[in-house]
Amino acid sequence: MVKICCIGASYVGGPTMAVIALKCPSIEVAVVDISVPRINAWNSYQLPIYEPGLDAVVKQCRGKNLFFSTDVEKHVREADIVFVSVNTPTKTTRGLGAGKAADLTYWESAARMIADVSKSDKIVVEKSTVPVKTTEAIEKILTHNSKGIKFQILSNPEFLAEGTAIQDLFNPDRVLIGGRETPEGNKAVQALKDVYAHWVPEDRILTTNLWSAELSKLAVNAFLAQRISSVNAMSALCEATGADVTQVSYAVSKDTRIGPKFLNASVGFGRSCFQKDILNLVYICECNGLLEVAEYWKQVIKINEYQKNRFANRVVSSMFNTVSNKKIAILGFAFKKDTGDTRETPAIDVCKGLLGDKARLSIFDPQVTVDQIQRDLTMKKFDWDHPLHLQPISPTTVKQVTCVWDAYEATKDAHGICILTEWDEFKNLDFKRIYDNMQKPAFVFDGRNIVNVDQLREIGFIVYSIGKPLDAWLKDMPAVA
Ligand SMILES: NC(=O)c1ccc[n+]([C@@H]2O[C@H](COP(=O)([O-])OP(=O)(O)OC[C@H]3O[C@@H](n4cnc5c(N)ncnc54)[C@H](O)[C@@H]3O)[C@@H](O)[C@H]2O)c1
Ligand SMILES: O=c1ccn([C@@H]2O[C@H](COP(=O)(O)OP(=O)(O)O[C@H]3O[C@H](CO)[C@@H](O)[C@H](O)[C@H]3O)[C@@H](O)[C@H]2O)c(=O)[nH]1
Repeated sequence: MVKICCIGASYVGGPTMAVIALKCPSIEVAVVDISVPRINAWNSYQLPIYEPGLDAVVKQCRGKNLFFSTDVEKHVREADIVFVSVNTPTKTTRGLGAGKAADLTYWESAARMIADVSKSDKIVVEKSTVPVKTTEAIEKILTHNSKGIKFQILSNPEFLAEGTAIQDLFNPDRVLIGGRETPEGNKAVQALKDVYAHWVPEDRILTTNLWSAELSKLAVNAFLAQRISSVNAMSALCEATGADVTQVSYAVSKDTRIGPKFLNASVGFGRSCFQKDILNLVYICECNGLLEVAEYWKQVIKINEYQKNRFANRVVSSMFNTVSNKKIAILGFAFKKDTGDTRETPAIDVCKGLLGDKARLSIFDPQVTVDQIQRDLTMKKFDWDHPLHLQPISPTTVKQVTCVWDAYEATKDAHGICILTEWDEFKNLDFKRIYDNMQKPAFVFDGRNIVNVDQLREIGFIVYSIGKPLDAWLKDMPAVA
Protein backbone atom coordinates (compact mmCIF):
# COMPACT_ATOMS: atom_id res chain seq x y z
CA MET A 1 0.00 0.00 0.00
CA VAL A 2 1.37 3.43 -1.01
CA LYS A 3 1.76 5.70 2.01
CA ILE A 4 1.43 9.47 1.79
CA CYS A 5 2.30 11.90 4.56
CA CYS A 6 1.45 15.60 4.40
CA ILE A 7 3.28 18.06 6.67
CA GLY A 8 0.93 20.96 7.48
CA ALA A 9 -2.73 20.35 8.35
CA SER A 10 -4.36 23.61 7.38
CA TYR A 11 -6.42 25.10 4.52
CA VAL A 12 -4.40 23.26 1.88
CA GLY A 13 -3.02 20.14 3.62
CA GLY A 14 -6.34 19.18 5.26
CA PRO A 15 -8.77 19.35 2.32
CA THR A 16 -6.23 18.17 -0.29
CA MET A 17 -5.31 15.06 1.65
CA ALA A 18 -8.92 14.33 2.57
CA VAL A 19 -9.82 14.32 -1.13
CA ILE A 20 -6.82 12.13 -2.03
CA ALA A 21 -7.90 9.66 0.69
CA LEU A 22 -11.49 9.68 -0.60
CA LYS A 23 -10.55 9.17 -4.24
CA CYS A 24 -7.73 6.66 -3.60
CA PRO A 25 -8.93 4.02 -1.11
CA SER A 26 -5.77 2.00 -1.77
CA ILE A 27 -3.53 4.79 -0.46
CA GLU A 28 -2.98 5.48 3.25
CA VAL A 29 -2.81 9.19 4.01
CA ALA A 30 -1.46 10.75 7.22
CA VAL A 31 -1.73 14.51 7.75
CA VAL A 32 0.68 15.76 10.40
CA ASP A 33 1.19 19.10 12.11
CA ILE A 34 3.17 20.49 15.03
CA SER A 35 0.04 22.23 16.32
CA VAL A 36 -1.64 19.94 18.87
CA PRO A 37 -4.95 21.89 19.04
CA ARG A 38 -5.20 21.82 15.25
CA ILE A 39 -4.71 18.05 15.05
CA ASN A 40 -7.13 17.51 17.96
CA ALA A 41 -9.71 19.53 16.04
CA TRP A 42 -9.19 17.44 12.88
CA ASN A 43 -9.88 14.36 15.01
CA SER A 44 -13.05 15.89 16.52
CA TYR A 45 -16.51 16.85 15.27
CA GLN A 46 -15.51 20.53 15.01
CA LEU A 47 -12.93 20.69 12.22
CA PRO A 48 -10.38 23.53 12.56
CA ILE A 49 -11.43 25.19 9.30
CA TYR A 50 -14.83 25.99 7.80
CA GLU A 51 -15.07 24.74 4.23
CA PRO A 52 -18.34 23.65 2.60
CA GLY A 53 -18.38 19.89 1.91
CA LEU A 54 -15.24 19.15 3.92
CA ASP A 55 -17.01 17.52 6.89
CA ALA A 56 -18.61 14.88 4.69
CA VAL A 57 -15.32 13.95 2.99
CA VAL A 58 -13.43 13.71 6.30
CA LYS A 59 -16.19 11.63 7.91
CA GLN A 60 -16.05 9.09 5.07
CA CYS A 61 -12.29 8.45 5.32
CA ARG A 62 -11.09 9.36 8.82
CA GLY A 63 -9.88 6.28 10.69
CA LYS A 64 -9.97 4.20 7.47
CA ASN A 65 -7.23 5.52 5.19
CA LEU A 66 -7.04 9.11 6.50
CA PHE A 67 -5.28 9.91 9.77
CA PHE A 68 -4.40 13.15 11.55
CA SER A 69 -1.42 13.08 13.90
CA THR A 70 1.20 15.14 15.70
CA ASP A 71 3.72 12.33 15.37
CA VAL A 72 5.37 14.08 12.46
CA GLU A 73 8.59 12.07 12.41
CA LYS A 74 6.96 8.62 12.48
CA HIS A 75 4.65 9.35 9.55
CA VAL A 76 7.37 11.02 7.50
CA ARG A 77 9.67 8.04 8.09
CA GLU A 78 7.01 5.56 6.93
CA ALA A 79 5.86 7.52 3.86
CA ASP A 80 6.69 6.90 0.20
CA ILE A 81 5.50 10.37 -0.80
CA VAL A 82 5.83 13.38 1.54
CA PHE A 83 3.83 16.52 0.70
CA VAL A 84 5.04 19.72 2.34
CA SER A 85 2.20 22.18 2.84
CA VAL A 86 3.56 24.47 5.53
CA ASN A 87 3.14 28.24 5.69
CA THR A 88 5.34 30.43 3.47
CA PRO A 89 4.40 33.94 4.60
CA THR A 90 6.03 37.18 3.53
CA LYS A 91 9.23 37.80 5.44
CA THR A 92 8.15 40.52 7.85
CA THR A 93 11.10 40.99 10.15
CA ARG A 94 14.37 42.62 9.27
CA GLY A 95 16.84 41.15 6.83
CA LEU A 96 17.34 40.53 3.15
CA GLY A 97 14.11 40.89 1.23
CA ALA A 98 12.02 41.78 4.31
CA GLY A 99 8.55 42.96 3.35
CA LYS A 100 8.56 41.11 0.03
CA ALA A 101 10.48 37.83 -0.05
CA ALA A 102 8.85 34.60 1.09
CA ASP A 103 9.86 33.43 4.56
CA LEU A 104 11.03 29.85 4.05
CA THR A 105 11.84 29.13 7.71
CA TYR A 106 9.03 26.57 8.06
CA TRP A 107 9.84 24.92 4.75
CA GLU A 108 13.52 24.67 5.60
CA SER A 109 12.90 23.15 9.01
CA ALA A 110 10.48 20.63 7.48
CA ALA A 111 13.13 19.69 4.89
CA ARG A 112 15.81 19.27 7.57
CA MET A 113 13.49 17.06 9.58
CA ILE A 114 12.72 14.89 6.51
CA ALA A 115 16.46 14.46 5.90
CA ASP A 116 17.07 13.59 9.56
CA VAL A 117 14.36 10.99 10.07
CA SER A 118 14.19 9.24 6.68
CA LYS A 119 15.40 5.65 6.39
CA SER A 120 14.12 4.91 2.85
CA ASP A 121 13.93 6.68 -0.55
CA LYS A 122 11.15 9.26 -0.85
CA ILE A 123 9.40 11.59 -3.21
CA VAL A 124 9.09 15.02 -1.60
CA VAL A 125 6.33 17.18 -3.03
CA GLU A 126 6.41 20.96 -2.70
CA LYS A 127 2.75 21.89 -2.16
CA SER A 128 3.35 25.25 -0.47
CA THR A 129 3.64 28.29 -2.72
CA VAL A 130 7.33 29.14 -2.91
CA PRO A 131 9.70 31.38 -4.87
CA VAL A 132 11.08 30.05 -8.12
CA LYS A 133 14.14 27.85 -7.52
CA THR A 134 13.16 26.87 -3.96
CA THR A 135 13.29 23.23 -5.00
CA GLU A 136 16.97 23.66 -5.72
CA ALA A 137 17.63 24.84 -2.15
CA ILE A 138 15.46 22.09 -0.68
CA GLU A 139 17.24 19.51 -2.81
CA LYS A 140 20.57 20.65 -1.32
CA ILE A 141 19.24 20.34 2.24
CA LEU A 142 17.83 16.87 1.58
CA THR A 143 20.79 15.44 -0.28
CA HIS A 144 23.47 17.02 1.94
CA ASN A 145 22.61 14.78 4.85
CA SER A 146 20.93 11.92 3.04
CA LYS A 147 22.99 8.96 4.29
CA GLY A 148 22.61 7.38 0.84
CA ILE A 149 18.85 7.82 0.76
CA LYS A 150 17.51 9.12 -2.55
CA PHE A 151 15.04 11.99 -2.64
CA GLN A 152 13.17 13.15 -5.72
CA ILE A 153 11.65 16.60 -5.38
CA LEU A 154 8.55 17.63 -7.24
CA SER A 155 6.73 20.93 -7.44
CA ASN A 156 2.95 20.45 -7.29
CA PRO A 157 1.44 23.86 -6.50
CA GLU A 158 -2.14 24.04 -5.27
CA PHE A 159 -4.77 26.19 -6.99
CA LEU A 160 -7.80 25.66 -4.71
CA ALA A 161 -9.65 28.75 -3.46
CA GLU A 162 -11.06 28.86 0.05
CA GLY A 163 -14.82 28.49 0.28
CA THR A 164 -14.80 26.25 -2.82
CA ALA A 165 -11.86 24.01 -1.91
CA ILE A 166 -13.70 20.70 -2.17
CA GLN A 167 -15.27 21.38 -5.55
CA ASP A 168 -11.94 22.80 -6.81
CA LEU A 169 -10.17 19.62 -5.67
CA PHE A 170 -12.83 17.29 -7.11
CA ASN A 171 -12.77 19.07 -10.45
CA PRO A 172 -9.53 21.00 -10.88
CA ASP A 173 -8.89 23.15 -13.97
CA ARG A 174 -5.49 21.50 -14.00
CA VAL A 175 -3.03 19.66 -11.79
CA LEU A 176 0.51 20.88 -12.32
CA ILE A 177 3.52 18.68 -11.64
CA GLY A 178 7.08 19.89 -12.14
CA GLY A 179 10.04 17.55 -11.87
CA ARG A 180 13.64 17.02 -12.85
CA GLU A 181 14.05 16.02 -16.47
CA THR A 182 16.00 12.85 -15.64
CA PRO A 183 14.88 9.19 -15.65
CA GLU A 184 14.50 9.28 -11.83
CA GLY A 185 12.66 12.63 -12.05
CA ASN A 186 10.29 11.27 -14.72
CA LYS A 187 9.59 8.20 -12.58
CA ALA A 188 8.68 10.40 -9.60
CA VAL A 189 6.42 12.58 -11.77
CA GLN A 190 4.68 9.45 -13.00
CA ALA A 191 4.15 8.20 -9.43
CA LEU A 192 2.40 11.45 -8.47
CA LYS A 193 0.44 11.46 -11.75
CA ASP A 194 -0.82 7.99 -10.82
CA VAL A 195 -2.25 9.38 -7.57
CA TYR A 196 -4.20 12.19 -9.28
CA ALA A 197 -5.23 9.94 -12.19
CA HIS A 198 -7.63 8.20 -9.77
CA TRP A 199 -10.06 11.06 -10.47
CA VAL A 200 -8.49 13.79 -12.64
CA PRO A 201 -8.70 13.30 -16.46
CA GLU A 202 -5.26 12.79 -17.95
CA ASP A 203 -5.41 15.87 -20.18
CA ARG A 204 -5.77 18.05 -17.10
CA ILE A 205 -2.56 16.76 -15.51
CA LEU A 206 0.22 18.98 -16.83
CA THR A 207 3.88 18.17 -16.40
CA THR A 208 6.64 20.76 -16.70
CA ASN A 209 10.13 21.39 -15.47
CA LEU A 210 10.47 22.41 -11.81
CA TRP A 211 10.92 26.13 -12.39
CA SER A 212 7.94 26.44 -14.73
CA ALA A 213 5.69 24.81 -12.12
CA GLU A 214 6.89 27.12 -9.36
CA LEU A 215 6.61 30.24 -11.49
CA SER A 216 3.20 29.28 -12.95
CA LYS A 217 1.67 29.32 -9.46
CA LEU A 218 2.90 32.88 -8.83
CA ALA A 219 1.84 33.88 -12.35
CA VAL A 220 -1.73 32.62 -11.93
CA ASN A 221 -2.22 34.53 -8.67
CA ALA A 222 -0.70 37.66 -10.18
CA PHE A 223 -3.03 37.44 -13.21
CA LEU A 224 -6.10 36.85 -11.00
CA ALA A 225 -5.30 39.71 -8.64
CA GLN A 226 -4.51 41.95 -11.61
CA ARG A 227 -8.06 41.42 -12.93
CA ILE A 228 -9.55 42.50 -9.61
CA SER A 229 -7.32 45.57 -9.38
CA SER A 230 -8.20 46.44 -12.98
CA VAL A 231 -11.93 46.32 -12.32
CA ASN A 232 -11.49 48.14 -9.00
CA ALA A 233 -9.53 50.88 -10.76
CA MET A 234 -12.47 51.14 -13.20
CA SER A 235 -14.89 51.36 -10.27
CA ALA A 236 -13.31 54.65 -9.13
CA LEU A 237 -13.65 56.02 -12.64
CA CYS A 238 -17.27 54.84 -12.82
CA GLU A 239 -18.13 56.75 -9.64
CA ALA A 240 -16.48 59.87 -11.08
CA THR A 241 -18.29 59.67 -14.41
CA GLY A 242 -21.71 58.14 -13.69
CA ALA A 243 -20.93 54.82 -15.39
CA ASP A 244 -21.96 51.61 -13.60
CA VAL A 245 -19.13 49.15 -12.96
CA THR A 246 -21.45 46.13 -13.13
CA GLN A 247 -22.54 47.16 -16.62
CA VAL A 248 -18.97 47.89 -17.65
CA SER A 249 -17.57 44.60 -16.34
CA TYR A 250 -20.44 42.68 -17.96
CA ALA A 251 -19.68 44.30 -21.30
CA VAL A 252 -15.97 43.55 -20.83
CA SER A 253 -16.67 39.94 -19.81
CA LYS A 254 -18.60 39.28 -23.02
CA ASP A 255 -15.36 39.53 -24.95
CA THR A 256 -14.46 35.87 -25.20
CA ARG A 257 -10.78 36.78 -25.01
CA ILE A 258 -11.39 38.18 -21.51
CA GLY A 259 -14.23 36.06 -20.07
CA PRO A 260 -16.56 36.59 -17.11
CA LYS A 261 -14.68 35.41 -14.00
CA PHE A 262 -12.90 37.57 -11.41
CA LEU A 263 -14.36 40.84 -12.61
CA ASN A 264 -16.43 41.78 -9.55
CA ALA A 265 -15.54 45.18 -8.16
CA SER A 266 -15.10 45.02 -4.40
CA VAL A 267 -13.65 46.75 -1.37
CA GLY A 268 -10.41 44.98 -2.30
CA PHE A 269 -9.02 41.48 -2.47
CA GLY A 270 -7.99 39.78 0.73
CA ARG A 271 -6.10 36.70 1.89
CA SER A 272 -2.41 36.56 2.10
CA CYS A 273 -2.05 34.50 -1.10
CA PHE A 274 -2.51 37.28 -3.66
CA GLN A 275 -0.52 39.91 -1.81
CA LYS A 276 2.26 37.63 -0.61
CA ASP A 277 2.65 35.83 -3.92
CA ILE A 278 2.81 39.09 -5.89
CA LEU A 279 5.32 40.55 -3.42
CA ASN A 280 7.28 37.36 -3.86
CA LEU A 281 7.16 37.83 -7.65
CA VAL A 282 8.21 41.47 -7.25
CA TYR A 283 11.21 40.40 -5.18
CA ILE A 284 12.25 37.78 -7.72
CA CYS A 285 12.02 40.41 -10.48
CA GLU A 286 14.12 42.85 -8.44
CA CYS A 287 16.73 40.17 -7.72
CA ASN A 288 16.95 39.56 -11.46
CA GLY A 289 17.38 43.27 -12.19
CA LEU A 290 13.94 43.55 -13.80
CA LEU A 291 12.88 46.74 -12.03
CA GLU A 292 10.17 47.80 -14.51
CA VAL A 293 8.56 44.37 -14.32
CA ALA A 294 8.68 44.57 -10.52
CA GLU A 295 6.98 47.99 -10.60
CA TYR A 296 4.27 46.69 -12.93
CA TRP A 297 3.19 43.94 -10.53
CA LYS A 298 3.58 46.15 -7.45
CA GLN A 299 0.91 48.41 -8.91
CA VAL A 300 -1.66 45.60 -8.55
CA ILE A 301 -1.17 45.70 -4.78
CA LYS A 302 -1.09 49.50 -4.69
CA ILE A 303 -4.51 49.68 -6.35
CA ASN A 304 -5.78 47.20 -3.77
CA GLU A 305 -4.55 49.45 -0.94
CA TYR A 306 -6.09 52.44 -2.72
CA GLN A 307 -9.45 50.69 -2.96
CA LYS A 308 -9.57 49.85 0.77
CA ASN A 309 -8.57 53.41 1.73
CA ARG A 310 -11.02 54.88 -0.74
CA PHE A 311 -13.85 52.89 0.84
CA ALA A 312 -12.99 53.95 4.42
CA ASN A 313 -12.61 57.57 3.30
CA ARG A 314 -15.95 57.42 1.49
CA VAL A 315 -17.67 56.32 4.70
CA VAL A 316 -16.13 59.17 6.71
CA SER A 317 -16.71 61.88 4.10
CA SER A 318 -20.33 60.82 3.52
CA MET A 319 -21.14 61.03 7.20
CA PHE A 320 -20.38 64.76 7.49
CA ASN A 321 -16.64 64.16 7.41
CA THR A 322 -16.52 62.46 10.78
CA VAL A 323 -17.47 59.13 12.28
CA SER A 324 -16.19 60.07 15.71
CA ASN A 325 -18.31 58.29 18.33
CA LYS A 326 -20.79 57.15 15.70
CA LYS A 327 -21.81 53.49 15.73
CA ILE A 328 -20.91 51.73 12.48
CA ALA A 329 -22.12 48.16 11.94
CA ILE A 330 -19.62 45.96 10.12
CA LEU A 331 -21.35 43.07 8.36
CA GLY A 332 -18.76 40.48 7.41
CA PHE A 333 -15.12 40.27 8.47
CA ALA A 334 -13.81 37.19 6.57
CA PHE A 335 -11.91 37.88 3.33
CA LYS A 336 -14.70 36.23 1.31
CA LYS A 337 -17.88 34.27 1.97
CA ASP A 338 -17.93 30.60 3.03
CA THR A 339 -14.71 30.81 5.01
CA GLY A 340 -13.76 31.92 8.52
CA ASP A 341 -10.30 32.97 7.28
CA THR A 342 -9.43 36.61 7.99
CA ARG A 343 -5.84 36.74 6.81
CA GLU A 344 -5.29 40.08 5.01
CA THR A 345 -9.04 40.61 4.86
CA PRO A 346 -9.93 44.10 3.60
CA ALA A 347 -12.13 44.39 6.72
CA ILE A 348 -8.99 44.86 8.84
CA ASP A 349 -7.90 47.94 6.91
CA VAL A 350 -11.40 49.41 6.66
CA CYS A 351 -12.01 48.90 10.41
CA LYS A 352 -8.64 50.40 11.29
CA GLY A 353 -9.39 53.37 9.04
CA LEU A 354 -12.73 53.97 10.79
CA LEU A 355 -11.25 53.43 14.25
CA GLY A 356 -8.59 55.97 13.33
CA ASP A 357 -11.45 58.47 13.04
CA LYS A 358 -12.78 57.26 16.44
CA ALA A 359 -15.84 55.34 15.23
CA ARG A 360 -17.52 52.74 17.47
CA LEU A 361 -17.71 49.43 15.59
CA SER A 362 -20.18 46.60 16.05
CA ILE A 363 -18.97 43.63 14.02
CA PHE A 364 -20.89 40.53 12.90
CA ASP A 365 -19.53 37.67 10.82
CA PRO A 366 -21.19 34.23 10.79
CA GLN A 367 -17.84 32.35 10.88
CA VAL A 368 -15.30 34.59 12.59
CA THR A 369 -14.80 34.50 16.35
CA VAL A 370 -14.53 37.53 18.63
CA ASP A 371 -11.00 36.50 19.60
CA GLN A 372 -9.91 36.38 15.98
CA ILE A 373 -11.32 39.84 15.27
CA GLN A 374 -9.61 41.31 18.35
CA ARG A 375 -6.33 39.66 17.35
CA ASP A 376 -6.56 40.97 13.80
CA LEU A 377 -7.32 44.52 14.87
CA THR A 378 -4.47 44.69 17.37
CA MET A 379 -1.89 42.83 15.32
CA LYS A 380 0.91 44.90 13.91
CA LYS A 381 0.59 45.02 10.19
CA PHE A 382 3.89 44.78 8.40
CA ASP A 383 4.80 47.89 6.61
CA TRP A 384 5.51 47.46 2.95
CA ASP A 385 3.78 50.56 1.73
CA HIS A 386 1.11 51.27 4.26
CA PRO A 387 -0.30 54.61 5.34
CA LEU A 388 0.06 55.47 8.99
CA HIS A 389 -3.55 54.92 9.98
CA LEU A 390 -3.10 51.21 9.31
CA GLN A 391 -0.44 50.83 11.96
CA PRO A 392 -1.40 48.99 15.19
CA ILE A 393 -4.17 50.46 17.24
CA SER A 394 -4.06 51.05 20.95
CA PRO A 395 -5.92 48.92 23.51
CA THR A 396 -8.26 51.88 24.19
CA THR A 397 -9.24 51.91 20.55
CA VAL A 398 -10.06 48.21 20.73
CA LYS A 399 -12.60 49.08 23.41
CA GLN A 400 -14.43 50.92 20.61
CA VAL A 401 -15.08 47.48 19.03
CA THR A 402 -17.83 45.03 19.98
CA CYS A 403 -18.55 41.75 18.27
CA VAL A 404 -22.09 40.37 18.14
CA TRP A 405 -23.71 37.23 16.78
CA ASP A 406 -26.56 38.76 14.83
CA ALA A 407 -26.84 41.34 12.03
CA TYR A 408 -29.90 42.98 13.65
CA GLU A 409 -28.02 43.43 16.92
CA ALA A 410 -25.00 44.87 15.08
CA THR A 411 -27.11 47.43 13.24
CA LYS A 412 -29.32 48.50 16.18
CA ASP A 413 -28.91 52.25 16.81
CA ALA A 414 -26.13 52.39 14.23
CA HIS A 415 -25.53 55.47 12.07
CA GLY A 416 -24.15 53.43 9.18
CA ILE A 417 -23.61 49.87 7.90
CA CYS A 418 -20.56 48.63 6.01
CA ILE A 419 -20.96 45.33 4.15
CA LEU A 420 -17.47 43.90 3.84
CA THR A 421 -18.08 40.20 3.04
CA GLU A 422 -20.61 38.88 0.54
CA TRP A 423 -22.27 36.28 2.85
CA ASP A 424 -25.51 35.07 1.20
CA GLU A 425 -27.50 35.69 4.38
CA PHE A 426 -26.82 39.46 4.11
CA LYS A 427 -28.78 39.57 0.85
CA ASN A 428 -31.94 38.40 2.61
CA LEU A 429 -31.89 40.66 5.67
CA ASP A 430 -35.07 42.56 6.58
CA PHE A 431 -33.69 46.00 5.72
CA LYS A 432 -36.95 47.76 6.67
CA ARG A 433 -36.60 46.39 10.20
CA ILE A 434 -32.93 47.40 10.23
CA TYR A 435 -33.75 50.92 8.99
CA ASP A 436 -36.40 51.42 11.67
CA ASN A 437 -33.88 50.62 14.40
CA MET A 438 -31.08 52.87 13.10
CA GLN A 439 -30.13 56.53 13.64
CA LYS A 440 -31.15 58.84 10.79
CA PRO A 441 -29.96 59.57 8.20
CA ALA A 442 -29.15 55.88 7.86
CA PHE A 443 -26.28 54.90 5.55
CA VAL A 444 -25.39 51.64 3.82
CA PHE A 445 -21.90 51.27 2.32
CA ASP A 446 -21.88 48.12 0.23
CA GLY A 447 -18.31 46.93 -0.31
CA ARG A 448 -19.47 43.85 -2.22
CA ASN A 449 -22.33 45.15 -4.36
CA ILE A 450 -24.84 42.65 -2.97
CA VAL A 451 -27.79 44.82 -1.87
CA ASN A 452 -30.69 45.95 -4.02
CA VAL A 453 -29.89 49.65 -4.16
CA ASP A 454 -33.31 50.81 -5.41
CA GLN A 455 -35.14 48.87 -2.71
CA LEU A 456 -32.93 50.29 0.03
CA ARG A 457 -33.25 53.85 -1.26
CA GLU A 458 -37.02 53.41 -1.26
CA ILE A 459 -36.88 52.41 2.41
CA GLY A 460 -34.96 55.62 3.12
CA PHE A 461 -31.31 54.57 3.24
CA ILE A 462 -28.51 56.60 1.70
CA VAL A 463 -26.67 53.92 -0.25
CA TYR A 464 -23.12 53.75 -1.56
CA SER A 465 -22.23 50.83 -3.84
CA ILE A 466 -18.75 50.44 -5.28
CA GLY A 467 -18.49 51.77 -8.83
CA LYS A 468 -22.21 52.66 -9.12
CA PRO A 469 -23.78 56.03 -9.93
CA LEU A 470 -23.68 58.03 -6.72
CA ASP A 471 -26.60 58.91 -4.49
CA ALA A 472 -27.34 62.65 -4.76
CA TRP A 473 -26.23 62.97 -1.13
CA LEU A 474 -22.83 61.46 -1.81
CA LYS A 475 -22.14 63.43 -5.00
CA ASP A 476 -21.52 66.58 -3.01
CA MET A 477 -19.10 64.81 -0.67
CA PRO A 478 -16.23 63.48 -2.75
CA ALA A 479 -14.03 60.88 -1.10
CA VAL A 480 -10.35 61.67 -1.03
CA ALA A 481 -8.27 58.52 -1.43
N1 LIG B 1 -4.95 28.69 1.80
C1 LIG B 1 -5.11 28.57 0.50
O1 LIG B 1 -6.20 28.75 -0.04
C2 LIG B 1 -3.93 28.19 -0.37
C3 LIG B 1 -4.16 27.78 -1.69
C4 LIG B 1 -3.07 27.41 -2.48
C5 LIG B 1 -1.79 27.43 -1.97
N2 LIG B 1 -1.58 27.83 -0.69
C6 LIG B 1 -0.21 27.76 -0.17
O2 LIG B 1 -0.10 26.53 0.58
C7 LIG B 1 0.73 26.70 1.73
C8 LIG B 1 -0.03 26.35 2.98
O3 LIG B 1 -1.13 27.23 3.08
P1 LIG B 1 -2.19 27.15 4.29
O4 LIG B 1 -3.13 28.28 4.11
O5 LIG B 1 -2.71 25.75 4.36
O6 LIG B 1 -1.16 27.42 5.49
P2 LIG B 1 -1.36 27.80 7.03
O7 LIG B 1 -0.45 28.88 7.32
O8 LIG B 1 -2.81 28.01 7.33
O9 LIG B 1 -0.90 26.47 7.80
C9 LIG B 1 0.37 25.89 7.74
C10 LIG B 1 0.40 24.75 8.75
O10 LIG B 1 1.71 24.16 8.70
C11 LIG B 1 2.08 23.79 10.04
N3 LIG B 1 3.54 23.66 10.11
C12 LIG B 1 4.48 24.63 9.92
N4 LIG B 1 5.72 24.10 10.05
C13 LIG B 1 5.56 22.78 10.33
C14 LIG B 1 6.46 21.70 10.56
N5 LIG B 1 7.79 21.87 10.50
N6 LIG B 1 5.95 20.48 10.84
C15 LIG B 1 4.61 20.27 10.88
N7 LIG B 1 3.71 21.25 10.66
C16 LIG B 1 4.17 22.49 10.38
C17 LIG B 1 1.52 24.91 10.89
O11 LIG B 1 1.37 24.51 12.24
C18 LIG B 1 0.16 25.18 10.19
O12 LIG B 1 -0.88 24.40 10.74
C19 LIG B 1 1.22 28.15 1.66
O13 LIG B 1 2.46 28.17 1.01
C20 LIG B 1 0.18 28.84 0.81
O14 LIG B 1 0.71 29.95 0.12
C21 LIG B 1 -2.61 28.20 0.12
O1 LIG C 1 -14.11 39.14 -8.86
C1 LIG C 1 -13.56 39.03 -7.75
C2 LIG C 1 -13.06 37.82 -7.25
C3 LIG C 1 -12.46 37.79 -5.99
N1 LIG C 1 -12.38 38.92 -5.25
C4 LIG C 1 -11.72 38.89 -3.92
O2 LIG C 1 -10.43 38.32 -4.08
C5 LIG C 1 -10.02 37.66 -2.90
C6 LIG C 1 -9.49 36.27 -3.18
O3 LIG C 1 -10.55 35.44 -3.58
P1 LIG C 1 -10.34 33.96 -4.17
O4 LIG C 1 -9.30 34.00 -5.20
O5 LIG C 1 -11.66 33.45 -4.57
O6 LIG C 1 -9.87 33.15 -2.87
P2 LIG C 1 -8.45 32.56 -2.39
O7 LIG C 1 -8.73 31.48 -1.43
O8 LIG C 1 -7.58 33.68 -1.96
O9 LIG C 1 -7.81 31.87 -3.69
C7 LIG C 1 -6.76 32.45 -4.45
O10 LIG C 1 -5.51 32.20 -3.84
C8 LIG C 1 -5.21 30.79 -3.66
C9 LIG C 1 -3.89 30.73 -2.91
O11 LIG C 1 -2.79 30.80 -3.72
C10 LIG C 1 -5.17 30.13 -5.04
O12 LIG C 1 -4.89 28.74 -4.87
C11 LIG C 1 -6.50 30.32 -5.75
O13 LIG C 1 -6.44 29.76 -7.06
C12 LIG C 1 -6.80 31.82 -5.85
O14 LIG C 1 -8.09 32.02 -6.42
C13 LIG C 1 -11.24 37.67 -1.97
O15 LIG C 1 -11.10 38.71 -1.01
C14 LIG C 1 -12.39 37.97 -2.91
O16 LIG C 1 -13.47 38.62 -2.27
C15 LIG C 1 -12.88 40.13 -5.72
O17 LIG C 1 -12.80 41.15 -5.06
N2 LIG C 1 -13.48 40.14 -6.96
